[in-house]
Amino acid sequence: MLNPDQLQAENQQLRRQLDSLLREARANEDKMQRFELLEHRLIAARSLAELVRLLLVEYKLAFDIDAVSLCLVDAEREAARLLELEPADIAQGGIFEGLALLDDAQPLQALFGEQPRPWLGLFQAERHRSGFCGDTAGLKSVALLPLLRHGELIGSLQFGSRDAARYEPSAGTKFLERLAGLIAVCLDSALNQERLKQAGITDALTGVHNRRYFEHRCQIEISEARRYRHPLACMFLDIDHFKRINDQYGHAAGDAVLRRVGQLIRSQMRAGDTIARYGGEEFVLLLPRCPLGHARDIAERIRGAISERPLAASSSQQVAVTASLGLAMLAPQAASSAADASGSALAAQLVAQADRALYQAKEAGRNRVVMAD
Ligand SMILES: Nc1nc2c(ncn2[C@@H]2O[C@H](COP(=O)(O)OP(=O)(O)OP(=O)(O)O)[C@@H](O)[C@H]2O)c(=O)[nH]1
Repeated sequence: MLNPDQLQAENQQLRRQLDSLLREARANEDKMQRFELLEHRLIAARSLAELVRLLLVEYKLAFDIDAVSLCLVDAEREAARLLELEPADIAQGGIFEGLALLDDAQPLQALFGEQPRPWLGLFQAERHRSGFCGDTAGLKSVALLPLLRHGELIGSLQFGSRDAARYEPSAGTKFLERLAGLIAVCLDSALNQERLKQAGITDALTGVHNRRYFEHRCQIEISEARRYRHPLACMFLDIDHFKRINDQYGHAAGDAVLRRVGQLIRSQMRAGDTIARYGGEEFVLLLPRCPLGHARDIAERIRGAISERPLAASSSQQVAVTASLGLAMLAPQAASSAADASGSALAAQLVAQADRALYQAKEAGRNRVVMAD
C-alpha cells in the first residue's frame, strides 16, 4: 500500500503527464488546423506563382521551418515563362527565393534513387546541398519529398531544420507522402489552368497572342502611356503576296511561313512588348515606352530579318518572303492632350493609323516600312 504522501506524489506525476499530453494534443490539433488551412489554399491556388509562393513562403512561416526549397523539372521552360523568370534566374528562382527549375529529372533521381519516397534524417551537405537553393548553413535535419505525377518525378520539396531532432528517420512518412501527393496534383492542375488561360489568348497556329488579347492589351498600354506620358508604338505587319506562297507551295508551307514569321518578329522584341496575329497573314505589335526613332529601327530590323534569307517552309522547301509594315505612334503629348478621348477611341485611332500606313507601304511597292502621317 502506498502512503498518502506517495499517493499524492504519484498523483502529481500523473497530472503532469496528463497536462503534457493535453498540451501535445492541442499543439497537434493547432498544427492540423494550420495544415488544413494551407491545404485548402493550395487546392484553391489559381496560378503557378501563387502555388509556389504558398509553398516557399507560407509553409515556412506557418510551420516555422528554417529552410524550404522547391525543385521543378521544367525541360520546356514552361514554368519559367509562366513565372516570368529571366533566363539568368532560372536556376536560382529569381524573385521566388528557394525555387530551382531543372532541365531534367536527373538530379532528383540521384537524390531519391530508384523508388522515390519521402526521406527524413540528418542533413548531409554533400548529398543534400544541391536540393536546397538557398543558404544551408546550420541545417541539421531535413525532410525530402519527391513530387510524382503518374509515376514520374516532376519535382521535389525540401524542408530543413537547425534542430537535429525535427526530421527523424523514425518519424512516420505517411503524412508527408500525402502532402507530396497533394502538392504534385496541385502543381499539375495549376499548370493546366495556366495552359487553358493561355489557350484563350493565344493563336494556335503561330503561338503568338491572338487578336482578342491584343485588343485587351492595347487598352491597358494606352492607359499606361497616358498616365506616365510614355510614347507607345503600334505596328501592323502583313506578309507580301502570301496568296502566291500558298498557291505555289501549298497551305502547309504557308502555315510554316506564318509560324516562322511570328518567331522572327518575336526575336526582335523586348519582354514587355506585345505581338499578336491580327488575322490571316497580318500581325500587330505594340511597343510601350518606345519613341518614334527606335520604333522605326525595330520595324526595319523585323523587315530585314524576314527578307534576309529564304524561310524554311518544310524540310525541303525554302521560300523567299518579304513583309510590309505600317507604323503609328501614340505620342505622349497626343495622349495627354486627348485627355477626353476614351481608351477604346484612342485604340481604334491608333490601329486605324497603323493600318493605313500599312496600306501605303503595300501601294508603294511592298517590302518597306511606312510611318503614319
Ligand atoms: N496557309 C495559310 N494561309 C492563310 C491563313 N489565313 C489566311 N491565309 C491566306 O492568306 C492569303 C492572303 O491573301 P491576300 O489578302 O490576297 O493578300 P496577299 O496575297 O498577301 O497580297 P498582299 O497582302 O497584297 O501583298 C489568302 O490566300 C488566305 O487564304 C492561314 O492561317 N494559313
